[in-house]
Formats: sequence, structure tokens, C-alpha cells
Amino acid sequence: MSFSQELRKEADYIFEAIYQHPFVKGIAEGHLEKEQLVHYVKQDFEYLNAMIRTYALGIVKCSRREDMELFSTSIDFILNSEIHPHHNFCRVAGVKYEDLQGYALAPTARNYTRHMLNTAHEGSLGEIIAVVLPCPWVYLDIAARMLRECQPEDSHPFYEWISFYGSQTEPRMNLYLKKLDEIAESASEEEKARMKEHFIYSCQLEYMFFDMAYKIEEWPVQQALAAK
Ligand SMILES: Cc1ncc(C[n+]2csc(CCO)c2C)c(N)n1
Repeated sequence: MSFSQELRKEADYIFEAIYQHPFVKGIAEGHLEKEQLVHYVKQDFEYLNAMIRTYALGIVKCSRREDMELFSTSIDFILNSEIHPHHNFCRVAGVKYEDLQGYALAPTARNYTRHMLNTAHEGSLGEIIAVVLPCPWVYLDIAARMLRECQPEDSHPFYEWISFYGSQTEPRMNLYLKKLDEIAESASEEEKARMKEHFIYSCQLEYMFFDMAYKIEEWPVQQALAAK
């Protein structure tokens, strides 16, 4: 079994829990509250900024042009294509995308972005690929499964979100899997253990990110309103 398949197998219980999560079920069934969609987009806009920085730090650690290109096309994808699923959520929520940008990170989004950026600063190229991989893999997995199991029509409120993630991310993801397996072949046991740990944390954080949006998670202590 390849290293990437080994990681996927170990994380299978998390992928399954994500598919069963009520936010993800809400996408499949076409029912989510406006506040949940708004919270998701606000947090995801900032998350994607951190993702772009993570890919940029990945480029710094590449020695081959084709590896640099892989990260650079991912940055391009986030900047120019990831806006479509966000627009889909904004349209359903009845809000302007521009009004959801520039918000402070909620605890889980902060946890996930720091996990990626710390790994990008301190880790090897293999560790960076391992930390970013759950992001496209989880979305491709759940959206492709929704396409198969729910067969949404184009009148479905989240048709654009589901069809976008169910198809568009596959070719580049396979290149990441190939690169990770190539790196794993000559990596030490210690490095492979670190790659596995980063990967599993990112999968857990993918679950927590949906949970954060579903519960509209905020910092637990808020400043009290001034007394009259
Ligand atoms: C929390 C969170 N996780 C994953 C994605 C999906 N996503 C983000 S970037 C990218 C492709 C390039 O890696 C994909 C599929 C998201 N939007 N938000």
C-alpha cells in the first residue's frame, strides 16, 4: 500500500464522521441557516488566506520547477476559482461576499491556520504536503459522494458547491499524492511519523471547521455590554 493510501486508511473514521456531520448533511439536503453559511464564509475567507501563505512557504522549500508549479497552481486555484463555492453560500444566505471579509478568526479557524503555518515554517516539503492534503481530499471525497448518493439537480441550492468540489480538484490532488509517495520512499521513519501526525491533525481540524460553522463558534468570553 502506498504511503498516501496508508494515511487515507488511517483517517477513514474522520472522513466518515465529516460526511455524517450535520453541516455537511445540511449541504447535501440543501438546508442550512443563514447565520451558519455566513459564519462559514467569514472564517473560510481568512482560512484560504492562510492556505495561500502555506503554499507560498511550500514553494520556498522546493528544488524542482514542477513542484513549484504544483503549489503555484494551487494558489491560483484559491485566488480565482474558490470564490465560486463562496458565492454559492452567499447567494443562498442573501448576503454580499465583500461584507464577509476581514473578520477575526474564531478559535477553530485559528487553530487550523496556525497548525498549517507552523508546519510550513518548521517542516520539510513532505510535511507541508501532508498538512495541506486533507483540505482538497476531504472536499473532493464528500462532494463526490454527494454527487453519487444524492444526484443533485441544478435547482439544488448548493448544486454549484457540490459539483465544483466533486470534480474540479481531482487532477491536482493526484499530483500531490504522487509527490508525497515519492518523498515517503526516501524519508526516515521519524519524518514519516511527523507527516502522518500533521495529516491526521488536519483531518480532525476539517471536521472541527464544519462544526465551528454549524455551531457558529465564537470565543467563549465576550466583553460585557456597557451598563447604562
Ligand atoms: C476549511 C477548508 N478546507 C478545505 C477547503 C477546500 N479547499 C480549499 S483550497 C482547495 C484547493 C487547493 O488546495 C480546496 C479544495 C476549504 N475551502 N476550506
